Amino acid sequence: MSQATESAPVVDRSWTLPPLGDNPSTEKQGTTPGSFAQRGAIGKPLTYASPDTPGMPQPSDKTAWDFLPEGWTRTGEESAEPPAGFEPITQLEFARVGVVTPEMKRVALREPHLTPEQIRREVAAGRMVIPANRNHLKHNLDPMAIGRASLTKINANMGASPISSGTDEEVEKLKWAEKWGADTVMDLSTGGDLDACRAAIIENSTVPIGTVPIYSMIIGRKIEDLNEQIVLETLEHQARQGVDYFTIHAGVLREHLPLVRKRLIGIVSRGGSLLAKWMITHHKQNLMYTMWEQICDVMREHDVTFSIGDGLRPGGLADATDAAQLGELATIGELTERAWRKGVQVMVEGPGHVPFDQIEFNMKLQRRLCHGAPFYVLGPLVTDIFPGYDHITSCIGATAAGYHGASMLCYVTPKEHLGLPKKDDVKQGCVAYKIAAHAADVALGIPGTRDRDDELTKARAALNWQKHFDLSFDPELARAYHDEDLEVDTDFCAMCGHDWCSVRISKEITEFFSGKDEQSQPAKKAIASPGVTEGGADILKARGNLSAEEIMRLAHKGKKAACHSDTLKDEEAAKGVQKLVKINTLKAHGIVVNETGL
Ligand SMILES: C[C@H]1O[C@@H](n2cnc3c(N)ncnc32)[C@H](O)[C@@H]1O
Ligand SMILES: Cc1ncc(COP(=O)(O)O)c(N)n1
Ligand code: MET
Ligand code: SF4
Ligand SMILES: [Zn+2]
Repeated sequence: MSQATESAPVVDRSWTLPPLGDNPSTEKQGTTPGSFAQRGAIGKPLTYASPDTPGMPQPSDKTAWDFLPEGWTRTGEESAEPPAGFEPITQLEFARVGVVTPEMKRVALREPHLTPEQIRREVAAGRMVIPANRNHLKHNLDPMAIGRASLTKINANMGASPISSGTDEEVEKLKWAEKWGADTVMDLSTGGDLDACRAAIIENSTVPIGTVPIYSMIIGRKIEDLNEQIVLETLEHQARQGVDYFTIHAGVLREHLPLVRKRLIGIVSRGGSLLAKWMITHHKQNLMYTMWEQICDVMREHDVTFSIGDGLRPGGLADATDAAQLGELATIGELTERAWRKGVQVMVEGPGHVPFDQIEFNMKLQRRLCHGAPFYVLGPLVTDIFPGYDHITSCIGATAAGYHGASMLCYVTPKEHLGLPKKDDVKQGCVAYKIAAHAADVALGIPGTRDRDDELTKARAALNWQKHFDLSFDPELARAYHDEDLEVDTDFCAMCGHDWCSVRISKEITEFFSGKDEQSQPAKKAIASPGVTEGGADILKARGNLSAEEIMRLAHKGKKAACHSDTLKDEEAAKGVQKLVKINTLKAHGIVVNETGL
């Protein structure tokens, strides 16, 4: 044994931290030095970017400034002169002529790490979009921005299908998605009264609304009968209604279709599959591609933003990053340039189903080919074998996507691949994606993004349950789960109990800061839980292991508590309370439900 130890090679156990980015906490709380991402350099292609794994494509050396419309004169790195008499309409055009719009100012208020001028410059460079149809602004749209210099955004998909749902239900889902933090909403209806549903959603939303106009183009007709006139009329109509962004699958070309043949699951995009069928029937190029400039003209008129659709996105791990997907992405790069030349704002849609290790390459290739135009990705799912849990399989991919460069994450709900999401699926999708977006923002070192985490950590360390829940994303759920086992806010929870509560012990150790923040202290005496709300009781009931009486018991309000180890004289007394609490929390509140006390 000792021989082996002596002959073992000397191991260098020292280390050097990699170059550090910004600290995402305003107060620089805690002991970690900062983010490992690149230092934020707003105004440059590498703003809030992950360090590259070897072999990653470098950012493009071009921006929207390199793709000005005909008649414009470039006068500097970030300046240009429009032709005489030019009237800006789109946010991109205002940005190009140096005007900070009211919408840019509003975005700066919502995102304090950015100034209105920085937002203007990002929009002018094409790295940021403000999807704000002028007709939606007349309703209740609250302008927001999508771009890597801003916070990561999430989108919630909804819409009636021919099988299920209607306008009222969809408006309810819209409100629910807004409540749970959706930054934009897509109406993907393919059933019911599409026009009325879209109008109701636009009228009732404060977030930008996106649609895939080809869906309504084929209502009442076969895809084969789609023609240029129908395309233009539909786009014009939806633009007048106030849709803020259109998904148009113009990147799927005839020449890409043979590349799909060997795929395990062909084309999973609805728009993509419909257009593939149109091209094959007519032996023609994709009409969305050939009509691109005309489409741009309609969109510019109302400032509708492009979300260039990924009609060839992979529908399974085995089809990810294949020739069809990458061929389409190259075409999308060309379409981005052409839209910028028309003064139209652009974001780009991305996959789909992608193994975890391929996500960074996918994000960085898009950044290069589309010159930094915001990337809007669906998940991606990092495994295919968990139907029913695809909000989780995709949330993992979405976190990686956000960290490696995506600007907006399109949620996937537990109903993906199985059916139409209902209200609770919308909530589950939103929550999963708020987690992904926030985790990415913290990892990228965006200033201020960790503040709430740090405040919650202090409340948690102080064992201040009410503050802990108030700071949490879903306070009702957190309170219900806590109260399921212990209806008193005391200095431990039912996970470890009094004697094993490491947080309580750390707070006790005088030389530790842990749990000592003044602002985070709970009341000196333990207080009775205010009780779970009706919603909280429903949450517990849905867990399926509680009787009606237990739900009633958990939903009690405002009873007095008598247990808190601070108020106890010695260890024996604390143990007594703990036993009491473990066996029957009701007694701690002085409540008797029945003779057995249960
Ligand atoms: C492109 C994405 O759009 C989603 N999707 C398509 N239609 C609807 C709808 N009516 N409601 C919610 N999501 C929808 C699919 O689940 C896919 O993930
Ligand atoms: C992020 C996202 N959301 C919606 C769609 C449109 O759906 P489809 O491509 O199936 O028509 C898409 N391509 N990408
Ligand atoms: N889940 C699919 C996708 O990944 C969409 C519909 S199911 C084949 O895009
Ligand atoms: S979600 Fe269902 S209906 Fe839609 S493409 Fe997949 S299998 Fe077909
Ligand atoms: Zn899928």
